[in-house]
Amino acid sequence: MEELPIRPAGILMQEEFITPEHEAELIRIFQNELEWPARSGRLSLHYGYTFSYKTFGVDTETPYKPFPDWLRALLPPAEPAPPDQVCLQHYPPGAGIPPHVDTHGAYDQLYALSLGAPVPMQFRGGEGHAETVDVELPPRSMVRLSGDARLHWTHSIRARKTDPLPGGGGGVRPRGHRWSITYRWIREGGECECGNERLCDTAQKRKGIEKEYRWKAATDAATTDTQGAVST
Ligand SMILES: O=C(O)CCC(=O)C(=O)O
Ligand SMILES: [Fe+2]
Repeated sequence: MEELPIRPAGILMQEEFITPEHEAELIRIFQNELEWPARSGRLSLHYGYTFSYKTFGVDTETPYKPFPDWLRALLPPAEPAPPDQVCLQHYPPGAGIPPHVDTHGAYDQLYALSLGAPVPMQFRGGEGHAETVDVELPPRSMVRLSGDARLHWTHSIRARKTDPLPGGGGGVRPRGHRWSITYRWIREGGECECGNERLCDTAQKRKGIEKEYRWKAATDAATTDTQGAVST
């Protein structure tokens, strides 16, 4: 995979990860053979361990779901172990995903395969968290987010029906149906050492514990003082 020569650092891409024929067959399976939730907007199906939107980690109450055959052929080949969690998402035209980082503590490296219509993914970070960079995700491309792009910049897809054409020459492109497959590996130990208190759940947790500890230490001291005062 080639790292894109842009900010944020750490976006690696392999275009044409599969053939257009393979892509068409996958989309046929997605449209005809899978049972999607009956609602509008972005839809998700989970394989392996299920992602919990409550804890933003692994859902321990849902049993492991084996990878179907079509998915087995699409695993990132450079990784020594298969992913622990795979999420297939369908974005109908107009659907997006709000700015976020995938939970640092729960998950290690992150890959995403794009199928169907192209879409710009927006990264935000850098100086004052105000830098935005649109990265075109072409169909059939596999992307790996590592380093800054994985940990210190958020990513999102805007919920809208048209996008400016890449290249900035003016003109717009209507959104089409897009599917993505996101691959995640559980981080050993469940804690991230990046220290980013704005974006890292581990750093936030540690800061919270520290705050709680300071509060507890302060109230303990106050209690001791009171008791001391009462006993004398
Ligand atoms: O659709 C994509 O390519 C990425 C989705 C994503 O960011 C996520 O599921 O965390
Ligand atoms: Fe994400």
